[in-house]
Amino acid sequence: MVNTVATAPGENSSTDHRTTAPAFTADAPTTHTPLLNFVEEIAALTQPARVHWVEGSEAEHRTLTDELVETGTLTRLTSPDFPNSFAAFSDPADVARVESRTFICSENERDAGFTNNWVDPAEMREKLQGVFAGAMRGRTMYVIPFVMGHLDAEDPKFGVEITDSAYVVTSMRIMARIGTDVLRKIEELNAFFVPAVHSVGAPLEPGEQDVPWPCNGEKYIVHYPETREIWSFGSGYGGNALLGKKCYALRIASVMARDEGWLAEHMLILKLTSPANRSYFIAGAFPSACGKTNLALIDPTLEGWKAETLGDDITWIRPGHDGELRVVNPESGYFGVAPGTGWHTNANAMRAIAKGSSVFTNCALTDDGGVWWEGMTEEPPAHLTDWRGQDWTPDSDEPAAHPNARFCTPIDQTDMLAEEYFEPDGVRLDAILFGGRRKTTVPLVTQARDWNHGIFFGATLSSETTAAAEGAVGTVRRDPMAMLPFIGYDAGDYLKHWVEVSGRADQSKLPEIFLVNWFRKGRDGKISWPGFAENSRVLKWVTERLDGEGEAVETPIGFTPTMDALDLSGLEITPEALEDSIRVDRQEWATELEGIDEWFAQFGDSLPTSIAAEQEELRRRLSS
Ligand SMILES: Nc1nc2c(ncn2[C@@H]2O[C@H](COP(=O)(O)OP(=O)(O)OP(=O)(O)O)[C@@H](O)[C@H]2O)c(=O)[nH]1
Ligand SMILES: O=C([O-])CC(=O)C(=O)O
Ligand SMILES: [Mn+2]
Repeated sequence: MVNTVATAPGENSSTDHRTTAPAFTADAPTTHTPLLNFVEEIAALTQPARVHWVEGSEAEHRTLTDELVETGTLTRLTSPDFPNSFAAFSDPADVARVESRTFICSENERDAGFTNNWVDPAEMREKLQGVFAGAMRGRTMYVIPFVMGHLDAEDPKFGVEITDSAYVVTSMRIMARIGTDVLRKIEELNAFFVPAVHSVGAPLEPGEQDVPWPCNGEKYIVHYPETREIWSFGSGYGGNALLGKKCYALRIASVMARDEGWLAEHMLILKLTSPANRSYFIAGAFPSACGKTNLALIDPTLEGWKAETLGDDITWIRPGHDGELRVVNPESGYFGVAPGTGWHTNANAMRAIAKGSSVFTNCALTDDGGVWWEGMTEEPPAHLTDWRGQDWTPDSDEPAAHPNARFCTPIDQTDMLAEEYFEPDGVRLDAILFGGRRKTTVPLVTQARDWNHGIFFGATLSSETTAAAEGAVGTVRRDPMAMLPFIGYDAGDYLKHWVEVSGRADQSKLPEIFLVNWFRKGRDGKISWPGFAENSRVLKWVTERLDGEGEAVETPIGFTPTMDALDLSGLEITPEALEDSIRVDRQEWATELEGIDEWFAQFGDSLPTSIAAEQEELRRRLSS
């Protein structure tokens, strides 16, 4: 059986269990024994037609994309607006992450906690042995050495993804640092790598014609936290298949972070510089499809304010040598929600996309060989081919792009990329925003009284569900730190770890924490705050609060801006809409507290006492 040789975290199995001459690694470009063993084992199990070691070069990229165009997986865009770019259309049943098929297989069920699906690891391994047996028959097995974060970080985090999807290789090349340089570094450091196995689960029999988007109705997204392994089967889509992203940089990394004293978080990082030339580094945790990429790429409407980005989805936070919390973006690309991204809402994303070298998934095709999605332009084109390949006109009932259609674009094409993005060990963190999509209750912005109260904001974060995951859209669910689908261990232990990490930092240098909501509806039933670029007005207030300025009132839930605290210069907003955005409604909060009570009850005794104390403090403040 594969991987029954127990390996301690931070160590790959180096026992040579090859009994015969290597069948698949004879001409491998490495002599690194654990890696050769890994590739040999997986190849023996999955039986690919050939093995390709990914270099990450331009020439290789050209060959792979040519092949993908040939098989119909990719459509080459011919419009000059999208140079060197491609469109992909998934199977209509493979359009988002599959949380119901995502498993944390820890040795003890208790360690997966109530927020995860758990299966006994021995049972899962046996199951997957069957599922992966022969799964790559007739296909090429690609071996992708990758690193999350910088290659020259103090403690680089390596992985090797084995996949039978060239679409995954093409996307991983954008999303992470991959290829020969990484392989050389793994060898040089004799470093541990996370073994990550991915198959679309669609073996090709001799003579069988391939389909543009092979996948399998049966899906498994499996994590073994103790041995730091990932096994993904049946899906070719984003977070299910690009294993460096959610599977590694969040689920496995959160476990590494717990063991090593740091945090792996679902956050954007923004650098904001004031007219007085002071810079602030702000991270924001919002659930999937709740505005991280948009805020990360904000174009402030306020005169003299400058925003630059460091990342839009994943942030690793470490206590630095100087007692500050430092943040780094472990990724190198955007896998952004396409619909709603347009010149009038997110020009910085559009400018990065316009530089090309992108892969678009489940967007619509324009007649001149470009892509389009809802919200890209105010007026839709007169005719499109929709994401399912059907003719589309503006009076069609269905959207032209899938609501979870994505653009995959290299981050270094961003004009407003902050220079600190290139710092291997990151930059200091000044503020954290927790945010969700709530029609009611949660005001535009609230400052926590202190770090522990801020953790309570994160622990009780909630949002209406979106198209980024399968299932119903629009129901409120609790999403702690926007990490509900991504915490690789017990959620109560995770909150405890947040409390403990702060103890490793200089208390006077801890970031301030804020709760935000861009989505609250007003008395007219419409979202009352204009959002997007106008969120710079909220960010300005955040920086004022960091500097001990900015008008605020203390409410039972924390500090909120007074009616004249936000800089509204040049903004047309009625006093009613402003009030609807920022007001704290005790009635709504009494109901909210019931929701929090129900939520915390699920933690049982794994809820940290300091967080339970915040719940009681909120109860007390609401009733006084
Ligand atoms: N009303 C309003 N909508 C917003 C705002 N910011 C983002 N949105 C919408 O929210 C949707 C998702 O935004 P993104 O920025 O892509 O969300 P994300 O958090 O990066 O999503 P993932 O990549 O799935 O993690 C888009 O359709 C936007 O139109 C805002 O300030 N106000
Ligand atoms: O992981 C994905 O497929 C896309 C994404 O960023 C999310 O859903 O949060
Ligand atoms: Mn995003």
